[in-house]
Amino acid sequence: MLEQELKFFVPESARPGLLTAFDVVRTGSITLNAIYFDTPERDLARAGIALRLRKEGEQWVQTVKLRGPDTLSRIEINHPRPGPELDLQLYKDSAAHAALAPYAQQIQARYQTRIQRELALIKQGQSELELAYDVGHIESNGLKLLVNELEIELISGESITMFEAGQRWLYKHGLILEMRSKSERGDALASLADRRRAKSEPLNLTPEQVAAALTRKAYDLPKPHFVDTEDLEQFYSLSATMSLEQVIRNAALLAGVDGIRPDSALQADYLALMRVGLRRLRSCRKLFKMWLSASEGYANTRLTHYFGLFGQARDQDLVHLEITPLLLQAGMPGPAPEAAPAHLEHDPVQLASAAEFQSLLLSNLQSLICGPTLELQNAPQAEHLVEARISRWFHTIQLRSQRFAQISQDKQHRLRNRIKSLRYCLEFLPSAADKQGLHKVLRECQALIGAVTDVDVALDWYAQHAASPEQAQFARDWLSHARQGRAAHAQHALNALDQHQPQTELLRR
Ligand SMILES: O=P(O)(O)OP(=O)(O)OP(=O)(O)O
Repeated sequence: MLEQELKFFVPESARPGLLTAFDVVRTGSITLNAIYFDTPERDLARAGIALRLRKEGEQWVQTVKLRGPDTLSRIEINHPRPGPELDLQLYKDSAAHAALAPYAQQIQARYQTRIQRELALIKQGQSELELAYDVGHIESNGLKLLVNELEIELISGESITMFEAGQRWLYKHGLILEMRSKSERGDALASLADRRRAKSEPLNLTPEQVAAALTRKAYDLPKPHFVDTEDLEQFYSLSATMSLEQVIRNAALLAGVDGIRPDSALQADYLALMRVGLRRLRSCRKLFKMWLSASEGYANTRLTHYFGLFGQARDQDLVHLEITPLLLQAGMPGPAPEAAPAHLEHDPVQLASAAEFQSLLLSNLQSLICGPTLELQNAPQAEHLVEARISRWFHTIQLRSQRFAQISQDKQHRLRNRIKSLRYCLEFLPSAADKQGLHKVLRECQALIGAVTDVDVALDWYAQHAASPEQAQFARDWLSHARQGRAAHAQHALNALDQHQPQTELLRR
């Protein structure tokens, strides 16, 4: 069967309200204790498979979950069992057989979950939804990660109703969209325990320390992450959804999922990678601009507004965490500018956790999952047009690159954005394998122009906010000098683009 569900982290402040709301709709509650299995090399997790034995009330159930057609769906196969013994023979005639058979001998218990689940069955239009409020923990080798989440699963009817209910609960209780399944978190927890044991590090961490240890890195897409399809609409939907998932995952981290309290450097990383996700998403939408459905166009416009707001915060991080330390090291007169500047109009943590933004992420997800995403009925030549657009982007980049030192600051910034858009789109294309090393060159150019544009951001900032005229003068001189050197480096890298040809036939293999 196909399971499709939404998941939300319930922040501490939302818990009493959520419980009260559940009192009204509750249809039951159940204790769920599960053992999850994998090989020591994590072959199942790598393949996106979860295998568990779970005691559901008094009944043992063996379940396997496999990747589904979209990011919210999984193929789920359940078998009631007499006791906690795994039996892989049960899959002999199912889709799971080929996936599990090679590992049958190596499979062993890897982590457990202990969950108290409050249940509600609700009707939404013609659809039936199951609400599950789960409180408990995941455990591996003595390490515990707390769980406090709401799931909304589509039992029957239209996916859109699941999103409608999700919007209501999200808004009412201030929930945070969560993309990580319990098995993903369990696998990360077991890997943390393995690492600590290998280094003879103690395993007596508090749940808060465990949560922090599991969220030390911002979320980036795996490399490579091309979308292997020849269907244009599917290509768009999958690449845009991957980008959006990058945004949602980093937004959850920024918003303090699992009760984490990241320091400002880690917050800056989450924010930077969230913006990369937003840029990836915008690039996909730019490439398919003329065919975007009404809901995609609308979702894009609303997200663009937030892109700007988060951009201001990113600029602040850049000035305070990266450029100012360089200036101080070079001898800039003090006092150092405030670390948490009052000039910031929108705090990124507040912004990311606010119901308005979370709700916007949910409606973007709805648009991509429920579709239609593109309107291609009257566009038989769409593939060629996409390819032509990519070629055009590349030509413009080549032309501007040759004259990087002469073009205006504004055009230099725009050139960097064009390079990013092209690179992000190329990375999604299956037949744009990086045979010529073009992705690498684009990545280098992006980074080196970025070093120049960073200086411009800091120049602006110090012109307005320097603590004294001496500080302003020092910053201006040092940064202007740095700009010259960085621009020369960038020009050098940009010259390499001349040796590349724009690729065509990008979508056909
Ligand atoms: O009860 P399920 O099957 O929805 O599973 P779960 O224990 O909530 O885990 P997951 O995070 O994989 O939905």
